[in-house]
Amino acid sequence: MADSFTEGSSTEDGKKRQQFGNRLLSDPARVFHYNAWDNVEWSEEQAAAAQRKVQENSTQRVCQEKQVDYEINANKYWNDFYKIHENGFFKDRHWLFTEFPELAPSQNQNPLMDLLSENKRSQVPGWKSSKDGLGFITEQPQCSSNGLGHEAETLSVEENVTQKLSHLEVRADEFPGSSASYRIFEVGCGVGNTVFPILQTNNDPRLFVYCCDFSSTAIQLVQTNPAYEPSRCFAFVHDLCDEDKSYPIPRDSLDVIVLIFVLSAVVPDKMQKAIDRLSRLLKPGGMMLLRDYGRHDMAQLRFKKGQCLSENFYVRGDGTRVYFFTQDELDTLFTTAGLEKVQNLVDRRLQVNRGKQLTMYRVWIQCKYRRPLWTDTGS
Ligand SMILES: C[S@@+](CC[C@H](N)C(=O)[O-])C[C@H]1O[C@@H](n2cnc3c(N)ncnc32)[C@H](O)[C@@H]1O
Repeated sequence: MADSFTEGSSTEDGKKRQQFGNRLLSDPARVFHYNAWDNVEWSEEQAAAAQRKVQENSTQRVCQEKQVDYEINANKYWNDFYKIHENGFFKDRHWLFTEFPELAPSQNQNPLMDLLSENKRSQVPGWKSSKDGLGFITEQPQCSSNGLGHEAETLSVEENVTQKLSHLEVRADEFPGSSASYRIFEVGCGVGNTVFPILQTNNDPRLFVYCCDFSSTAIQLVQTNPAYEPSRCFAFVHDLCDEDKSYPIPRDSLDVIVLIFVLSAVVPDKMQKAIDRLSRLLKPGGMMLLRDYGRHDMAQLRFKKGQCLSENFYVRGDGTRVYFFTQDELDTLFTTAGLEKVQNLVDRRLQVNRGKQLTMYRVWIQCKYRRPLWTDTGS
């Protein structure tokens, strides 16, 4: 896995980095002048060669018994990984704030709040003012059979009581970070290479950051990190595929969910439900951010025969697994979960090891999908 996470390094000259996509290789003779080139065009031969490589390394599948072991013990393989590498493997990601300004300070505004300040409250189904200033109650917007715009005051007593009870149940009111007004949740946070830069960069007192991982070793490393502040952050062990265990965060309460190289570690047939569950935690207008492996990334082409679990899904030598996505697959996962596309781009990068005069073709996908401000429920 040693090559997988070099994309997070800061600029070699320490200058503020630009967004991805700005350094273009127009003269191949200059390839070794920089460490990386953006938006690299693949020739037809290169794409065909990649396709052949994948066909080759996928012909022989891992036996069923081992597949079951990798699934059942997935968190243990990651625990072993973190016991060996501790904090030393993944690099901090200075690109985070240029690619995902939603994580930076001054973002602490829900688009819903803007909308509401524009006197459009009546257009937002389910809107009620709430004491913590979130603006949106944590239960699902309620629509009457008459369609949108049915005011809460006109509900029957019984409906009102039911609403209030479910409200209490879902909110469980004193959840960690309940008094914050901007909430970010990183899923599969590892040892905190995203969480700590957020906490250090974004000093907004109204910010609260949640993070989880199913590796207890990783979470322990987060919690014992000197930069971990329980008043601003809550790290917990959680398997995003576990359907029986709920998140310690109410529905409709998060501004941002971050998935960085984690969805690819999940067995493909469990991805949709995991994204469905997460999307329900977003506030209307809240955003899901993802950066992950793209189809035919160098890491995929390097797998040897016998490491393939299923199409485009592989197991590394250390028992951790990885999937390589297309843009369409991710679009389907997010839109099926009721989110709308804001960004879905492929980042084809040529990384260069100038010392060894090596070139490496990386393919990453970056997505931003938003929970709609309101859902057209039909009538
Ligand atoms: C490639 S690492 C990325 C770590 C972190 N996001 C980062 O960017 O440094 C993948 C992480 O996902 C976690 N992970 C994999 N499957 C998971 C699951 N089902 N539930 C929660 N975490 C999971 C692993 O333990 C590991 O920490």
